[in-house]
Amino acid sequence: MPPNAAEAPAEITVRDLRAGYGRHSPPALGGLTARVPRGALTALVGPNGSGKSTLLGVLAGVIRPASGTVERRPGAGRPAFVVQRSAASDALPLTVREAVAMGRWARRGPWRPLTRRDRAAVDACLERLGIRELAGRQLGAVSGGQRQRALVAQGLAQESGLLLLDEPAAGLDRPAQDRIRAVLAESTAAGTTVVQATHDLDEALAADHCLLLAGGRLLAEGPPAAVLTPAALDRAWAVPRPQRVTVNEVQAPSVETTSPSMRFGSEPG
Ligand SMILES: Nc1ncnc2c1ncn2[C@@H]1O[C@H](COP(=O)(O)OP(=O)(O)OP(=O)(O)O)[C@@H](O)[C@H]1O
Repeated sequence: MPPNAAEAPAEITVRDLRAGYGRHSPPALGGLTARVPRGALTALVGPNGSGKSTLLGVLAGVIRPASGTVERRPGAGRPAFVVQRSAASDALPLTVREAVAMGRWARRGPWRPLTRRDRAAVDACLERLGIRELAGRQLGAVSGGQRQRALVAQGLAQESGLLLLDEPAAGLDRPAQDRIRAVLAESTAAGTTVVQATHDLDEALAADHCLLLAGGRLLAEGPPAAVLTPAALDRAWAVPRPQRVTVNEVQAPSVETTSPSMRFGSEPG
């Protein structure tokens, strides 16, 4: 981890990024400018619908920006992207080990035989996520939390310099959350740049860097403790969502009325 993530060189620089899901949807990201420091853990924080997953999708290259720029460090390889649990198909006829081994395809090419080094990397990732004993089980037949750990292991198995994760610890029990937190810390210590979306304030506060999103824009970025102030969180949860503007009709902005699902560590549950 760099001593000061704000001073670390940028892994990614995003400028005036606009992205969405077609002409008929409101823009998910409406002019976002931010930087992701290299070799650090960056937390993406913001209300539901603020654009965290969309930003991860753009950084992963699976969502094409409508405009703006995304600059990666020169020579950077393909990112590894760990999607949310609900997006993973439970129906795939794969064992946990095979699912993790798919992470090696990024290097080896799909369906290519694994080398000894690939198999060692898969074993190490199973071990790091504490799912080695599940290796032979069908992915669709393990619990949601175990499957989620398998997906994180698959992301790690790619050995990418940029690991993107969409709420990797959501819904996991405390030991599994702690394990993922430790694994991500090890990854950044080894020089990997990690970006994770999270709704867990403790997790966000433990990151090196934080981007606070609201309404598809950056509200604040910097050290988590400086960004995630009660005032900033109140602001984030009060930002109106972007609205689609149609001919002859200007929709009034709607204000998010649900209270933040975030909690401060010192507050009772
Ligand atoms: N597949 C989709 N098609 C159309 N609109 C979408 C799609 N996915 C997301 N959106 C919209 O894009 C905006 C940003 O959504 P996004 O999923 O990026 O937010 P988020 O911050 O990750 O939310 P959450 O915390 O709920 O995961 C929202 O207004 C959402 O409704």
